[in-house]
Amino acid sequence: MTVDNSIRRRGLMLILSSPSGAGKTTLTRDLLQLGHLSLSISVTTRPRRASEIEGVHYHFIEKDEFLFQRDRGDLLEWAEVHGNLYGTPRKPVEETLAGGRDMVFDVDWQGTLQILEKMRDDAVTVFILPPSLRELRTRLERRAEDSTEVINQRLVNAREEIGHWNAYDYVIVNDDLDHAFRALQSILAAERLKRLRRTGLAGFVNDLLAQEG
Ligand SMILES: Nc1ncnc2c1ncn2[C@@H]1O[C@H](COP(=O)(O)OP(=O)(O)OP(=O)(O)O)[C@@H](O)[C@H]1O
Ligand SMILES: Nc1nc2c(ncn2[C@@H]2O[C@H](COP(=O)(O)O)[C@@H](O)[C@H]2O)c(=O)[nH]1
Repeated sequence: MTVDNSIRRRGLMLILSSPSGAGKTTLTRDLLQLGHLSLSISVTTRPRRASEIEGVHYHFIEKDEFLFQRDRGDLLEWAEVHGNLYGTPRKPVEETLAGGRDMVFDVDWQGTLQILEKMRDDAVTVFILPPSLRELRTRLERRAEDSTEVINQRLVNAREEIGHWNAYDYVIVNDDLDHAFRALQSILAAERLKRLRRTGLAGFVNDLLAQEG
């Protein structure tokens, strides 16, 4: 580890939003493979897709349980999206950030706004755009995880989600996946170096100034 990387800092929240099918999950999976990020695993009332694993992609819960957790204050944010309820469990977020680890979130614009209200300084928000709406449809159809009805509903909802692009710190057009992934890595690298979240910097500078030249 370099000296720069060894300086203590608070973890950051990397928040990704996009219309359904623009590539958040794919980019998140690639980021997680780098090994130095945790995933915030949401709770949802949406039925599990064939490719999804309980506790890995989501915690799939009943509506009663979701409302119970929400009313007990267990969720940092929550929203209804495409007719289902989704929420971010609060405790893992607090523990991860306090431990100096970064966390990636796949949440919609409503969730992003709630997180920004509560934890602005910890959040780095990134909106992922598709290169075109035609390509968005192609990706949802090629993914073949949702019914035609669900895909059509998501394409209708895409316009509203895209309408919130300008609430985000960064915007990436995910045309070429490698290019989008490199852009995301650059954002992460720069945000990790931000002075305000590097809690060990003052001590490092004090030690530096105490040294003989
Ligand atoms: N740059 C790209 N070029 C071509 N296909 C892509 C690209 N990025 C992602 N895909 C593909 O598009 C499909 C949708 O991507 P993904 O599931 O990551 O979207 P998402 O934004 O997470 O959608 P949702 O909000 O519905 O979960 C996947 O099959 C994925 O492999
Ligand atoms: N506000 C929140 N939005 C969430 C959360 N987890 C996922 N999402 C968003 O829901 C849609 C649909 O996701 P899908 O997995 O059903 O395709 C997408 O926009 C996600 O970003 C959450 O915890 N809070």
